[in-house]
Amino acid sequence: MTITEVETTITAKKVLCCKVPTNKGERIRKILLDNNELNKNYKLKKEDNYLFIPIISTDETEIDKSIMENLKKIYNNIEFIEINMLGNPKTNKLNFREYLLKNFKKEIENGAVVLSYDIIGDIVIIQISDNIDENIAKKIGAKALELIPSVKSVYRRKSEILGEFRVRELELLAGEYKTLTMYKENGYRLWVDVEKVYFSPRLGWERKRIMEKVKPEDIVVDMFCGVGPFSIACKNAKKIYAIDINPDAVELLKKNIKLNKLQHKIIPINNDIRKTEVKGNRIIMNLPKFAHLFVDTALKMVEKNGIIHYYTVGTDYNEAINLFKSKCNCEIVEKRIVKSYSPREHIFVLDIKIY
Ligand SMILES: C[S@@+](CC[C@H](N)C(=O)[O-])C[C@H]1O[C@@H](n2cnc3c(N)ncnc32)[C@H](O)[C@@H]1O
Repeated sequence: MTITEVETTITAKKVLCCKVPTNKGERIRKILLDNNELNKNYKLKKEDNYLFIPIISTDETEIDKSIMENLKKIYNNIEFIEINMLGNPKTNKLNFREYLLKNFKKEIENGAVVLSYDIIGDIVIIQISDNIDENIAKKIGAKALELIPSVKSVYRRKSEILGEFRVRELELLAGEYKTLTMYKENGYRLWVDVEKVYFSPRLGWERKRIMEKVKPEDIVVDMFCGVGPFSIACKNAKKIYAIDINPDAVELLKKNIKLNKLQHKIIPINNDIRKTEVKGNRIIMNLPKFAHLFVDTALKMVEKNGIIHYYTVGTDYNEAINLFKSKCNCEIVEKRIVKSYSPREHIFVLDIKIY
């Protein structure tokens, strides 16, 4: 495999855009931005009452199913159209995704190189399989460092998410070896250590959804809180119990509570949730792979008429629905795909009212 040198300046070019009504534009743009789908090399175009928002995918089918579902929730008749666009002079250069598409088409097709990546503060985590030659992997890392704005370190995923703490092994490909970074989403900030704790920027939209549901009288139990993104998103509640078994996560959670000035509301607890006695009317169960093992614990914690936000992995909603129906009197009040998990599986959330 060889890396061909690619042109770094682009002039007028056909670019795939989402065509949406102007009044939906900002919400659609935010979803695209959060999911690394917004093509920042081009300016948004306005025509009549429509906005054309440039995206990075070159074909509608490349867009992740969960992103598409979220876009369609904002505007169901979304259209994808290629139009001629002039590059934005400030950022008129090839983006990392375009670089991958030009140089690694075959590897992308066979899954050895993945187009999507995570940006957490000034850290980027990309997905390249072990089968890719080490020197090529390092070159890709160096390109990510060059082409993704404000990045200091580029890692690649070295393992699945592992163990009780749900942490993945990483390998530094380019930039400096540092794992602590600050991440911003939905108006709050979080310290994250990508080597010691679980964190996914792809849940930002989901946290916004929960944020909008929280009521001032709510008592929240965030059963698997990590560094606290869901707990902090629930900042309008009366009280939030934030529990995690990973001591490093709880140390960062404490810093994040202070950073967001929420000491009067969030109670950090470093413990196994099964040994923790708290109660609330809104329970967050963000441990998708193993949440089914903690349903009895959640049912002990939830108050009558309370809501459980249940995250799970699978191919459809049925397993989760049957599990809850077999254990309690309940109603599914909302359900949606949160993100893809594997080629066939998704992470789902079900909002379940417990009577
Ligand atoms: C998928 S992560 C979610 C973290 C956080 N909610 C977020 O969105 O970033 C699951 C978390 O559950 C914690 N955990 C696993 N088993 C636990 C248990 N028995 N009691 C409390 N926390 C647990 C892990 O340490 C991990 O931080």
